[in-house]
Amino acid sequence: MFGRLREALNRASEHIARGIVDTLAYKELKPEDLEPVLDDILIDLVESDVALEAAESIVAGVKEGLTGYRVRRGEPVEKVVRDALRKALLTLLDPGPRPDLAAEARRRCGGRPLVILFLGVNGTGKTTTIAKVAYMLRKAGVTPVIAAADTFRAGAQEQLAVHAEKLGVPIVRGRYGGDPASVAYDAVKHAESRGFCAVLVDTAGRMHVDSNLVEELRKIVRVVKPDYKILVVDSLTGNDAVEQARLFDEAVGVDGVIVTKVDADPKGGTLVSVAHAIRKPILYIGTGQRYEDLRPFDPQKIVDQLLG
Ligand SMILES: Nc1nc2c(ncn2[C@@H]2O[C@H](COP(=O)(O)OP(=O)(O)OP(=O)(O)O)[C@@H](O)[C@H]2O)c(=O)[nH]1
Repeated sequence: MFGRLREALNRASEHIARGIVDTLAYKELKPEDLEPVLDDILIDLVESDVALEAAESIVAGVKEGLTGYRVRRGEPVEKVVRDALRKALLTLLDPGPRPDLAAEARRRCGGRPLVILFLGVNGTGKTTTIAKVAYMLRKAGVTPVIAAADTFRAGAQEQLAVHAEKLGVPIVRGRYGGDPASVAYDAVKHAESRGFCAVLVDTAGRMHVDSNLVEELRKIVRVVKPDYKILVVDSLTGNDAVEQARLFDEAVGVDGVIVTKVDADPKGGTLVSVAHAIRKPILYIGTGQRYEDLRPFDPQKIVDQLLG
């Protein structure tokens, strides 16, 4: 009996000793340990053009995640916080696998083509981006049909036709003032009957607050049931890009985003703001004016850039 008592006492004293060593070696992070570092991070993010709302929410998430977290005494809190921030940014920017549009289009050859609808306000680089995607698909051996369904802005169809001719891809056009949904429909039928595997549908991009535009987009979606609705935003427009992302997402639902003019934006904060606003993946970034200047989005690279 005394033997068992001694064993129990030994175990208890070991446990206490371990607890003392633990308390001496580790500490739990408190909000006041984190705040000075997080305040600096908030400023860094905002200075990199991350929208204040997004920056505050990311910082609050890191603070919540680290409060009560045990670190070795003497371990620099700044490193712990910056590691957690990196993880939070990567989770935000890399929400899951991104579609391989060329592979998906190829699988559709001979059946219903892959239909991709491009959304975005004028001047964001939508026309150029459609041409870049057409070029990318062509290079991968898939010829798409372009549907010039912006029947509103004078010159929009001609601008796309110039690209289509240079790229050697067919284009289906309508008459100005006509029904964009019918242009999109005709393009899908054309692709189906001639065996093209993808259709890239341009849409009007006049003032996003214009409710006619929203109705028009909804009708196109009803008629051609796109596989992907891709929003094109301009990296240099910061908060406007965020607002556009929300509006288009609410209006018709956005599946993915292409951010243009990233070559002219050394900071890249808009990518974080847009991803945070609508929680949709960024698929590609535009990095110049040539057809080749469309890159798959690399979240790691942007995070490295943001965190210096
Ligand atoms: N540097 C740079 N310029 C780009 C990029 N994408 C587009 N542009 C330029 O941005 C300008 C506007 O592009 P468009 O494709 O005409 O824009 P849009 O959205 O169709 O706008 P509208 O033509 O007004 O409807 C053009 O001068 C493009 O060459 C990019 O990734 N980087």
